[in-house]
Amino acid sequence: APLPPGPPAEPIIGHLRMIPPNGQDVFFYEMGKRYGDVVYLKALNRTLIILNTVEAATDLFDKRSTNYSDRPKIPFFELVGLGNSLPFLEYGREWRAQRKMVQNFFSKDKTKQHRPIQTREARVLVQNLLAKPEEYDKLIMRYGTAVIMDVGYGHRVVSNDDPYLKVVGDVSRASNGSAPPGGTIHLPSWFPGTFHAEYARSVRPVFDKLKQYPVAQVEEAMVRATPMVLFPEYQTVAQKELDTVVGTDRLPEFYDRERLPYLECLLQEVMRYVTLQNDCKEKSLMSSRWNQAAPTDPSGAAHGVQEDDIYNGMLIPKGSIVVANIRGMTLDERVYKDPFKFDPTRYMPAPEGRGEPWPTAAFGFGRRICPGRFLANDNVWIAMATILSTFTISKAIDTSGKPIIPEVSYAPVGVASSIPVYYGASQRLSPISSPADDRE
Ligand code: HEM
Repeated sequence: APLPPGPPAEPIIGHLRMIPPNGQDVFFYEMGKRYGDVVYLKALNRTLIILNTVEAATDLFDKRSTNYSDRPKIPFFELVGLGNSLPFLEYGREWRAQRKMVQNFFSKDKTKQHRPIQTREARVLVQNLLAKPEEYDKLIMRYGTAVIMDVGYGHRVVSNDDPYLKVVGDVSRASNGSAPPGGTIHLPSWFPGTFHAEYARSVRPVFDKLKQYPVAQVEEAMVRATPMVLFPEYQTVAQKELDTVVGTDRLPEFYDRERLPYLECLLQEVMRYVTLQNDCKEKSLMSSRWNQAAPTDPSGAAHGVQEDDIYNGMLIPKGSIVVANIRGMTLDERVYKDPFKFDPTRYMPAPEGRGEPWPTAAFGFGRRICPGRFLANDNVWIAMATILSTFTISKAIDTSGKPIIPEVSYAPVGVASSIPVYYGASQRLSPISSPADDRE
């Protein structure tokens, strides 16, 4: 069978020089637009298959999961000592054993046990926001870390100087620049693009420390906070709904969730859409839009394929790195009308909306789908509900009286994961009622 379509390649190195070290999600998105739902790329001896639709990812990662659940080796994570942790393990016995433990602990039902912790921390968050609104990015990071530390270790974060917060912050910063697809190929350190090997060695101590305090993706809540800042007009509808359903004399609880459909749509739209100014070096490959929309983890985590496979008449060679291009899926015009528009009502049934599907691709596919998705979803929900019940968010104003538009960018960490980085994120919070008196 023929290989899937792709751009013309150079001899030997293939598409290596085309794949930008930064902003790969944008590059994959553009390739999908040009060459179709399944795209073939080659970097030296490694094959990269990009899946641009939910259908293709479901067909391969879900329906043929026995063959598509491996992970390519990523030298950066090997070098920092994380090669044997669940997200990076090859498909096999060790992965199965670890996955079973994590999946059981974070099942949909068991995750509900953690709701009191999430509710308490969401209230600590709004209390702290009231005192120091300018530190909102740090405080939201504290929120995410505090939940995971308490759920995982029973460690309670009670101050902004907590050493666990420092470890998580150090790891986020150290992860910047970690894993372009070239990073899945072993190359000598003098080879262009392998700067990350030296870098990985230098940041290894930070990751060693993390192993004492295992932490999962605590940054997402930060990303999700940003569209609220960027599109403050949508909060009014959610606040009205909260006032009607919850009232104004108490804070939201998880049992209110079913009766807050607009808030649910707002959360889903935040999952689908993060506006960022992507610092992709290959400007020519980007669309001309200054503001790019991207889901929280725009190129997901790469899967590895263990045997040759034929999909829709195309050969997917054994050993390929297969990427679910989540960015492409959440911006697919065939699924989402005006995909660059932030519009929570798109998910509402007619006549209010168009009944578009929730962006479930954001958590990945198949046997490697994110096991933390129920906890993460609850975390974001209770924080959003509590913040919107207590504050009105607006853009901060600069010295000349103009609103400051926050800029968000993803660190160039490639196909393995994407960690958001904030440059001068700005917002203003105005309390709308007296928050409950349970500050830690
Ligand atoms: C909104 C927040 C989150 C998002 C968007 C997210 C997204 C993802 C994605 C896209 C993957 C890769 C799936 C694939 O290979 O197809 C993944 C894997 C993973 N996630 Fe999450 N995640 C989130 C929160 C969490 C949380 C809170 C935890 C822990 C409690 C967690 C633990 C993991 C683990 C352990 C893996 C690797 C699973 C494996 O390789 O078998 N994630 N996540």
